[in-house]
Amino acid sequence: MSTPVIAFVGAGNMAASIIGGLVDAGHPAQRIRAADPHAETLQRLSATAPVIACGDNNEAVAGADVVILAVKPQVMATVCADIAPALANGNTLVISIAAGITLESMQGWLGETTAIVRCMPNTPALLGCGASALYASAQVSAQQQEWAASILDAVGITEWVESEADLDPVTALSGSGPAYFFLFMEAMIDAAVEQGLPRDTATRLTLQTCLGASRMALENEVDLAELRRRVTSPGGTTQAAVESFESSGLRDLVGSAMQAAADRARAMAKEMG
Ligand SMILES: NC(=O)C1=CN([C@@H]2O[C@H](COP(=O)(O)OP(=O)(O)OC[C@H]3O[C@@H](n4cnc5c(N)ncnc54)[C@H](OP(=O)(O)O)[C@@H]3O)[C@@H](O)[C@H]2O)C=CC1
Ligand SMILES: O=C(O)[C@@H]1CCC=N1
Repeated sequence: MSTPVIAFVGAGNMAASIIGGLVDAGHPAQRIRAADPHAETLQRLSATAPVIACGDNNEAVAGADVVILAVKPQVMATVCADIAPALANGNTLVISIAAGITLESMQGWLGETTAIVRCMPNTPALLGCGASALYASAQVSAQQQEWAASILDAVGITEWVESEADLDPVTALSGSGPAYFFLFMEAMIDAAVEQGLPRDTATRLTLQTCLGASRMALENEVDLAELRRRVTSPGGTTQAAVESFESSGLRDLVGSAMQAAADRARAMAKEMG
């Protein structure tokens, strides 16, 4: 299978994360194109990897094997209308990473025969440890499905979901999830500073604790509750903290926050579809 030419439309946070991961994984930068209205965004991207910076979206998508639409949901309809004629040959796989934009809307804007994969990635793709979920329209061929998987596999783990509706809870989980952990770490650092630690010391200890906990969860064959139990000495400090979290409703808080994210994805589909 030859290396596909991949065109990114929109070169912001998420595109830069996936491009960084792809290049690190050995995808030739010269087979990656990017278009974005901001020249400085493209310059920044080209400084990290010599991808082909394009003057406009149509220059980027012309003849590409895969087009990755990495623009905000609000501009997706306009972007699709602009590039639809260039995709009319029917050979291009379109991957949309936009939250809450349905396949039905995409097919309406790009044409019913366009092969489209909806994907929900996350920003750790930049480090090759992203988590992406994918859902393919019926028009996607086996080879195009392999391309989509290999692009996202290059930047982390991938999961194909069984129904498009599953992408809403995925968005609430792994799409938005890095921000939840950043918020939790910010809160831990602030609490430690409040208790008297210097901020840089608190920051280093927090980040390493998060990395260590994540690696233990990934690399041990015991479940999370058991790992937590092993930290929690009876009558000790962890028990005091965990009981405080539980009695303050941490689980309900997390549930409500993730419900809000999934609801927002569904509302965006209605607003922008
Ligand atoms: N950030 C994340 O963690 C995740 C984001 N997503 C999805 O990825 C998509 C992109 O998000 P993100 O990378 O954060 O957004 P960014 O705003 O960082 O990137 C989008 C880029 O596209 C540019 N753009 C605007 N209009 C056009 C146009 N007509 N043609 C080409 N480029 C254009 C934007 O410019 P300008 O700034 O002027 O608008 C910006 O540079 C969104 O749909 C989001 O839902 C999915 C998973 C995770
Ligand atoms: O906040 C958002 O809407 C996007 C989708 C998931 C992460 N960022």
